[in-house]
Amino acid sequence: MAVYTHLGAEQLAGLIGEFDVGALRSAKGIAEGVQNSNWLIETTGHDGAGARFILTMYEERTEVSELPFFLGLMDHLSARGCPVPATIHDRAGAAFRRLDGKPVALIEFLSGVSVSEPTAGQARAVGEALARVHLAGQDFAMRRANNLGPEGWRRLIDGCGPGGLDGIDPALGALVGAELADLLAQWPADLPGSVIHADLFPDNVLMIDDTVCGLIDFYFACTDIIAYDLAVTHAAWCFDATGTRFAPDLSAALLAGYEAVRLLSPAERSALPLLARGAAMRFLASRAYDWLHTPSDAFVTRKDPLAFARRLSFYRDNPGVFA
Ligand SMILES: Nc1ncnc2c1ncn2[C@@H]1O[C@H](COP(=O)(O)OP(=O)(O)OP(=O)(O)O)[C@@H](O)[C@H]1O
Ligand SMILES: N[C@@H](CCO)C(=O)O
Repeated sequence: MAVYTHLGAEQLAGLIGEFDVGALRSAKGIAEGVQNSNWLIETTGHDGAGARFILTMYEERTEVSELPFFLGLMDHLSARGCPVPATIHDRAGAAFRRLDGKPVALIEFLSGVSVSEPTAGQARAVGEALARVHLAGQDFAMRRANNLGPEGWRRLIDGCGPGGLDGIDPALGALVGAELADLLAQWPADLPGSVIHADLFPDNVLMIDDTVCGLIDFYFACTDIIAYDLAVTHAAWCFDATGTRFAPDLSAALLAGYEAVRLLSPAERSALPLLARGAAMRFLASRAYDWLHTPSDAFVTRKDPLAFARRLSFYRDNPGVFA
């Protein structure tokens, strides 16, 4: 359940009154998501016919100083025809306001559901949508460093403490030690970069059948290697949830969909096996850190780091999957 903050009806009505979206009709807390508090808001709309929005309250893990990047990027991509929700600006033109001392944004509601067992058709559509984001993001003027790049993985792994990884699984420390050293030594510096989503898991894509209706949760977006974003999406979409079973049909469909919109250069393609190992390390590192630092009786369910350790081993042992 991800509504960390209680907002009273009067407070919500007052907030909605700051936007030109009609009067508040209802507000329902949304259970999904772990980072921020989200509500589905219904208003009367301009013409009384009703309108829906997402209200997000940014909790501690989101830096307020980074909101102009995230929200500006959503508006930029939406304006260029990507299926990304635009932010609703208040009457004074601001993309976010403060309520109870925390930043809040009103965001366009997009239809669709997150799939848990994607089909090849859906993987292809996601590949196409990701490539469109990469093309549309080329002229986004703001920059944000990726704080979860190779140095960030090392920081998270160091934060797991001596013996921490082996406490999760006896073979984890050795796998991470060898792979991290290799990735840090070989990480490419000369591949094309742009703004990337960096977390395009199925739960961040809203779909109806094979159509992508919404790409959401841009709160890890940053300026980084474009093909790394494809590698992240590959790691997120082309395995079962436990990371045990690789789905070659989804992999082929995702890559074909991507290249139907944006062709990979030979250098990008040949870097994909390494970038995919990096992508697996990124989620292994954040999950292992959270695994060890989240009390077992906490409000949120911890995500399994081993699901990405298996992906990491798979990519290490099967570089040919991107051939
Ligand atoms: N623009 C939108 N249109 C429709 N539904 C949305 C939209 N944004 C978010 N949602 C719904 O709200 C849920 C939570 O949003 P989100 O995943 O962004 O939460 P979070 O806590 O910010 O992130 P995280 O997934 O990292 O925990 C989503 O699963 C989705 O169902
Ligand atoms: N999508 C990530 C959480 C955000 O970093 C994961 O599944 O581990």
